[in-house]
Amino acid sequence: MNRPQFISFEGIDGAGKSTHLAATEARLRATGATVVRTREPGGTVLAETLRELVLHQRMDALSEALLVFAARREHWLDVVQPALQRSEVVLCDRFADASFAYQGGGRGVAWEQLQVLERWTVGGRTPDLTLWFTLDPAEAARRRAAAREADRFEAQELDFFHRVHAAYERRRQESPDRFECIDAAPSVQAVGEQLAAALQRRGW
Ligand SMILES: Nc1ncnc2c1ncn2[C@@H]1O[C@H](COP(=O)(O)OP(=O)(O)OP(=O)(O)O)[C@@H](O)[C@H]1O
Ligand SMILES: Cc1cn([C@H]2C[C@H](O)[C@@H](COP(=O)(O)O)O2)c(=O)[nH]c1=O
Repeated sequence: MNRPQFISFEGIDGAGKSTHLAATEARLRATGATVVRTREPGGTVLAETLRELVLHQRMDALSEALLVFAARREHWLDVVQPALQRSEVVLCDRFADASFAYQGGGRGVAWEQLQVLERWTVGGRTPDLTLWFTLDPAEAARRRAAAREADRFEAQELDFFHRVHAAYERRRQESPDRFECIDAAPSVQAVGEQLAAALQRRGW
């Protein structure tokens, strides 16, 4: 089996992606792989600057979509594509599925417009494997509230996150083989065990 080389972590805010990224990186490194851990929006100086704007400045939904895809193109050209060409493993905290989920599902930007941006900015390249952490939006909100102050997305009402979840599900249905669904509701340890099993199924 070909091990997935480009792996994304997705889910609504507070589902627990970040909690499990470091352990995943350690698991892959233990096999001898060279791993690049990165995030979106972000991963380059310019993309991190765009992240600050998108997370904290009020703006029109299409402008928001254009900025996250501009950040993605910078990140793709400077970080992700070169690492893949060097045969390294890329662990990415969110990629284009997040734009379909948040700008598409959450904000109502047309799916077809997002598909054009995806083709335009990264040639339609998707991760080889997407680990989708699923959690009830009300529980995710409780976890976030206990952990940190909300940004523009985290301050949205529950219905926004239900739409984001539904758009993730639409992306999953468009490429079912790419997704592994991780039930993020149980304890950190139990979620970690599901994640380890998913990685093992995929050859890691
Ligand atoms: N399985 C779990 N049970 C209870 N709390 C958890 C669990 N997993 C993570 N948490 C806690 O929930 C909070 C959110 O987790 P984390 O930051 O990993 O989520 P995230 O999906 O990366 O969020 P974001 O996408 O907004 O960065 C943290 O305080 C974390 O410690
Ligand atoms: C890639 C991407 C991200 N977002 C949103 C989703 C989150 O609310 C933030 C990023 O915060 P995180 O704590 O690093 O997960 O940005 C988005 O709306 N569109 C995107 O394409």
